[in-house]
Amino acid sequence: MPSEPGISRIPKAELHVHIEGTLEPEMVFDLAARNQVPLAYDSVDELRARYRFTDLQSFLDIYYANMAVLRTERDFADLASAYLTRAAAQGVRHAEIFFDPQAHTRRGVPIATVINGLSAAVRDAAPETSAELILCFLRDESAESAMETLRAAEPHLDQIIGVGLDSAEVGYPPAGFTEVFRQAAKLGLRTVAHAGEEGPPEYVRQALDELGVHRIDHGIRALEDAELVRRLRIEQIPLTVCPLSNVRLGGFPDLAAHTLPRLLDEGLLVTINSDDPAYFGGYVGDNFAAIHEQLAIPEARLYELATNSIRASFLPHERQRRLLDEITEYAAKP
Ligand SMILES: Nc1ncnc2[nH]cnc12
Ligand SMILES: [Zn+2]
Repeated sequence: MPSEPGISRIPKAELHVHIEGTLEPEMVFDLAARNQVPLAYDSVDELRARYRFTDLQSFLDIYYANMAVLRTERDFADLASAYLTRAAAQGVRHAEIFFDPQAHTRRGVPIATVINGLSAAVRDAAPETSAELILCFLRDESAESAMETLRAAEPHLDQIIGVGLDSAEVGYPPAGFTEVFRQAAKLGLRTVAHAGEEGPPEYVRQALDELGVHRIDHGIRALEDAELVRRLRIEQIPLTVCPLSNVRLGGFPDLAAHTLPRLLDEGLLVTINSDDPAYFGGYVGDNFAAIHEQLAIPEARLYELATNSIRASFLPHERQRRLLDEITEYAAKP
């Protein structure tokens, strides 16, 4: 059944998207040709056929491998521009975009190349779609490497709004990164962390207590701990949930089995996001359409989810107000 365009275009913010996860197979081939990077695949179809994942690590292996084609400032700018264009077509008015500098610096690309390229695209997209950058530390690299990365980013602090924590989760608890998150907060940066995607509820608790994060990325396993759920509800801590991602990485057998309805029934501040849309079968509007069609989330709830995305964003109050009005107007249209 084709999805209603009206649903996928509800005005919203996207708060959980990895820019490297928007690298479409076609762009992998284009950039490989431009930069003369050899690929292990003969065609776009052959590459796409590899996108069958069993868990987070099976995805990360190919996600990091594909990044080898990103070399120059122009590559990063093209990548972010392509994302912002697609996102705008699906109702995104504001995006807070993750990037993984260590995945680039460890293969010899300077952090300035990454940040300057991404920022150029962000500047060009405004004001129709505003965007901010969130620098993520790879949790399967050391805390020292994270601290070095933060230091290397210091000349670019005006180009980033916050820091996050991502990559392989199980075995890499948030508490290992307390110091670097404390330092980031001192520098005036906002903080978020992936927790409870594959890892236990304890990781969500650590992200809150040790890292002091403003939002939890994913957080779906929090449901296993009633006391934690109570806290998330009382403190209204935003969860950036990524339904299609959770299914593609094996968290649920299909979308109909997703626990999103339970998260909503518990009164949690849930937002809907795409995570790595080039790999998981859809951008954020597609996630909205999919939860409506396959998980029977009613239209009124979709507007609440869009509203949550604005409230959970790091946007100034005045722009939040205007976007909330826009959602109300959109919902009122016949
Ligand atoms: N879903 C995900 N979880 C953790 N790290 C990631 N990096 C890119 N996508 C990710
Ligand atoms: Zn993610």
